[in-house]
Amino acid sequence: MTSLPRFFLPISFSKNCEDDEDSSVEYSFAVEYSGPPVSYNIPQAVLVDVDRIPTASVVSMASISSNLSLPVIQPITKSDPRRKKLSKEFKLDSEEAMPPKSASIEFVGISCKSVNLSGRSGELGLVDVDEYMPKMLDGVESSGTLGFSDSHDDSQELSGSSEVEDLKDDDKEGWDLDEEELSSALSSEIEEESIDGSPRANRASSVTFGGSESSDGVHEGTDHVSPEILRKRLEIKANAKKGLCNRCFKRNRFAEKVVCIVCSARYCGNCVIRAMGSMPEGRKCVTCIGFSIDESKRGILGKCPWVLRKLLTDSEAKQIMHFEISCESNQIPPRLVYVNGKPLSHEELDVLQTCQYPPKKLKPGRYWYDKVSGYWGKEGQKPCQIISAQLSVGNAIDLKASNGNTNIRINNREITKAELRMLQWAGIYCEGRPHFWVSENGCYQEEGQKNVIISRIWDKTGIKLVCALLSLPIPPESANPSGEDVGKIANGVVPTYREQKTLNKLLLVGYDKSGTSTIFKQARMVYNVRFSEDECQSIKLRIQSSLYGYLGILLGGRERFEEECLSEMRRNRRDQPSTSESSGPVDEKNIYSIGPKLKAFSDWLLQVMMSGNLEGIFLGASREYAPLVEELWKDKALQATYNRRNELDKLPRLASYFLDRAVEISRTDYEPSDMDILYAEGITSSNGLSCMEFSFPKSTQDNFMNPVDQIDLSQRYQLIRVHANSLGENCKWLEMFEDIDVVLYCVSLIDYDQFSDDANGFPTNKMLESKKLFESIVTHPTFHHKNFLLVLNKFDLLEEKIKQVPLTQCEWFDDFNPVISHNPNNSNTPLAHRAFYYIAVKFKTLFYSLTGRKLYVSLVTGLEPDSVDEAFRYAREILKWGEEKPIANIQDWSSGSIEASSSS
Ligand SMILES: Nc1nc2c(ncn2[C@@H]2O[C@H](COP(=O)(O)OP(=O)(O)OP(=O)(O)O)[C@@H](O)[C@H]2O)c(=O)[nH]1
Ligand SMILES: [Mg+2]
Repeated sequence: MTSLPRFFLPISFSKNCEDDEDSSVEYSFAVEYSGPPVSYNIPQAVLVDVDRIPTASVVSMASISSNLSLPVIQPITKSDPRRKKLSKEFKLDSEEAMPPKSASIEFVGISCKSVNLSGRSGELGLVDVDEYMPKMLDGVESSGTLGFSDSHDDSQELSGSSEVEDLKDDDKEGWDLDEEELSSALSSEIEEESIDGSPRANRASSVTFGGSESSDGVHEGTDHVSPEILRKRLEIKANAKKGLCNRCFKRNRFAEKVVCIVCSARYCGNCVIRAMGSMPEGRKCVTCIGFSIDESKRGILGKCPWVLRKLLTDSEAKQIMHFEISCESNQIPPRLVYVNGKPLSHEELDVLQTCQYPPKKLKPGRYWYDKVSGYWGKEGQKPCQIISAQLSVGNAIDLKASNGNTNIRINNREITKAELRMLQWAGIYCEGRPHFWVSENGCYQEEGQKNVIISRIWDKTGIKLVCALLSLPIPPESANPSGEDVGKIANGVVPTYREQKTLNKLLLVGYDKSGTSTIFKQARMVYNVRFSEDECQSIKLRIQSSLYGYLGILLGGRERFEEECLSEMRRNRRDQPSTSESSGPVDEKNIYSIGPKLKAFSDWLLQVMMSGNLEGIFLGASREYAPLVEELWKDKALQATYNRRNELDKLPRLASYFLDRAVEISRTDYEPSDMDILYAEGITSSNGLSCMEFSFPKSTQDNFMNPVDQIDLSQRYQLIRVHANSLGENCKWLEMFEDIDVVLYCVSLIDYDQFSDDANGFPTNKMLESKKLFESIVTHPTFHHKNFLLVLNKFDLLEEKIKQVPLTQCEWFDDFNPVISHNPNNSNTPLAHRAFYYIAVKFKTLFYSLTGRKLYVSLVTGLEPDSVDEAFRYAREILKWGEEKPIANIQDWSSGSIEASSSS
C-alpha cells in the first residue's frame, strides 16, 4: 500500500478524500490511498523515525538574539529551464548556509502546526516549497514543526540540483500548477491563513532557517517576500541588466522605465499602462497588486517618475502617487518593526507614526526606544533621533540596547562613546560611572541625587554643534540651530544613519591666524551655503567692534605721532633761538592733534581697549558712536596717522579694508557684503567650532572626466573647522573627530619670521609653533591612518614677503638655498614658488618620518575663491582614491627641481 502525503495529491483528490477522513487525522499528512492506479510516478513515502529527525522548529523572530545571523534557505521552484539556475543558487546558498545537523524553519506570515513531512527518504531538501505551500496550508493551521526525513546526510540531501529538476519533472504531472494558478493559489491561501486574520498584511511569505536579518537588524531584501515575487525579481534582475523592458523585451538602456515597487519589473513608456493598469496601489504590475512592497523601494513611494508624468495628466499622476503612499498594502507591516525586542501591533505602529515627532523614514527593522527621553536608535547603534517620549510601544529598554560600553547609563541604557563625549563636552561630570535620568526636555539628574535638577543638556553652549559633529540627534523642537555654526543640518536632526555613512567629513584645523576661518567662510560662499540672518547680524557686530578696535589702534598711533611731533618741535625750538620767545605761549598743536571732544572720545576708547572690554561695550551700541566715528575718521589728524599705518604693528593688514569705509560700517543700517564677511575676523562661533554641509557644483573639469572617474556630484560633504585652542590639553578633544575622512591642516606661509609667546611667555617662531601643533595632530591616535592634506595658505602674502625677508629667518628653513637652475623651464620659477615647494617638502618629510605615509599638499590663497575651491576638490580626489597609494618619492621634492603646480 502506498502512503501519499496528502498535499501531494491534486487538490480535487484531496478534497474528495476529505469527507471520508476521520477527523483524528487532522495533523497527519499521510493518508492511505486505495483508489485506481495512478498514471504518474508517486513519490515514495517512508516512515520516519521521529527521534532521528533533526530538530526543526518554528522560530519566532522575537526569540532570536539580535546579533545571531541565521542562514536563509531559498525555496526550490518548479522545473523550468530558466529556473534551473535558481535551483543551483539554492544549492549554493544552502550549502553555505545549512547548519550542520539541525535547522529551524520559519514560515513568516504563515502559521503551520505539526507539519510532518513524510516524503521519499532524502528528498525533503528537494521540496518545492512554492508548490507545497498552498497545499500544506490546505490541511494545517497554527504553528508547528517541519520535520526532515534524514536518512541521507545533509550534503546528500542538498546535493545535485539537477536531481531536483529530475524529480520535479517526474512528479510534476500529478501536482503541477502553472505560474498563474500557483500565484493565485498562493495568494488566496495565504490570505485565508494570515497570522492576524487580516487578509491584507500577510501575503508575503518565505521559508527561512530561523529567519535572517541584515546586519543592521533590518528585515529587508528577500526576507518575508513571497517565493513568487522572489522568483520574479531574479528573472527581472537579469533583464534589467540588459536594459530590457519586462513586457516588450525591447532593449533601451537609456530610456527611463517605470519600476514595479513589488517585483522590480521595469516597463518602458509604451508598456507601463498595460502592465500596471490603473495602478490602484501605485506602481505595481497588475499581478503584484495586493503584495507588500520591496522594502528597499520604500524611499521612492510617492515620487512620480518622469515617464508617468509624461503619460498621465497631472491630477492622475498625483492620485496614483497618493494611492501609492496611502494604500494599505504598501504600509509597513507592523510585525516587521521591533521596538526593544518586541514586534509592534497595528495600534503600536499607529501610535509611533502619528505622534508629534515620529521616527523619520521608518523601515522594517529592530529599534530601541527610551520612553523617558525619547531617544530612538537602531538596535546596537547610537541614537539617531529624538522622537516623542512616553509612547506606549515595545518592551522596556535593554541595558545593552545601543551596545554601549562606557559603564555610564542614561535611563537604564548603557550609553555609547559618542554620547559620553557629548556629555563631557557639555561639561557634565561623568567620573565614577554615573547613572543619569534624562527627561524628554533634556533635564538630567544623577541617580540617587533626588530633586537636584542640575540643568538642561540642551542649554549647554555649543551642544547642538557638538551633537552634529558626533552625528548625535538633538531634540526636534530645537530644530533651528541658529546662533551656532551648524550650516545645513536638516530639521536640526542629524541625517539618518544611512545618510551619515555617505557624508564625507573634512576637518580644517591650524595654528593661530593660519587662515582657517577665512577658508571656511570662503568655502561657504563658493559652495553656496548662505549665511543666515542671525549669522549676518553677528558678523556685522563683529565687524563694527573690530572697526572700533582698529580705530583705537589708530588713535594710539596718533598719540604717539603727536608726541613725537611735539618733541621734534620742542627740539627745533631749542636748537633755533627765537626772537619771539617772549611773545606769549607757543602753539603746540601739530598735524596729529585733535579737538577736545574727539580727544575725550579717544581717551575713553583707549581706556576701554586697555581694559580688554571693547566688544562688550560696543556690541550693539554702534548707533551712539557712529557720528563720533565719522567725525574722527574725517579729522585730518587721523588721516595723517592712517597714512603712516605701516608703522603701526598691531594694525592687521586687512584693517584698511574696513577703515577705508569706517563711516559706512559704523552706521546702523550697514549690511555686510560677502567680501566684508570674508575679511571679517573670525566666523560667528564662540567656541571655535564651525560646521557646514555642502556638495560640489559641477565644474568644467568634471565634463572632461573619464566616466570611470566620474564623481557623484550629489555626494555631501561636511566641513568642520576647529580652532586649535579648542582642542584642549594634548589635543585631547581630537577624539571627537574619529569619523573624519580627511584632515586639512592649515599653515600660514608668512609665519616664518613671526613670533608669538609660548605657554611660558617666551617668544617663539610661529612656523615652529605650527610645526609642533602639526606633529601633535598627526600623531594623535584618533588620526592614525587618516589622510592629511596640508593647506599652505596666504601665498599672496608670501609673494610679497619673500622679496624682503629671507626664508632662513626660521631656523627650520635654514638650508633653503635655491640654486639657479640651468633648466630653461625652471629658471623662471619665482622665488615664492620655490619657497612653497621647499616648505611642502619639509612638511612631507616630517609627516613621512612620523607616519610612514604620504602627505598631500595644496597651495592656497584663502581670499581667492578658485584657490579654495581647488583645495577642496583636491580633498575630494584624495577621498576618492580611498586606499592610500604608495608613498611618492619624496626625494623628487627638491627646491630647485619641482615643476610649478599648486597641488602635489
Ligand atoms: N592676504 C591674505 N590674508 C589672509 C589669507 N588667509 C587669511 N588671511 C587673513 O589672515 C588673518 C587671519 O586669518 P583667519 O582666517 O582669521 O585665521 P584663523 O586660522 O581663523 O585664525 P584664528 O583667528 O586664530 O582662528 C585674517 O585677517 C585674514 O583675513 C590669505 O590667503 N591672504
Ligand atoms: Mg580667525
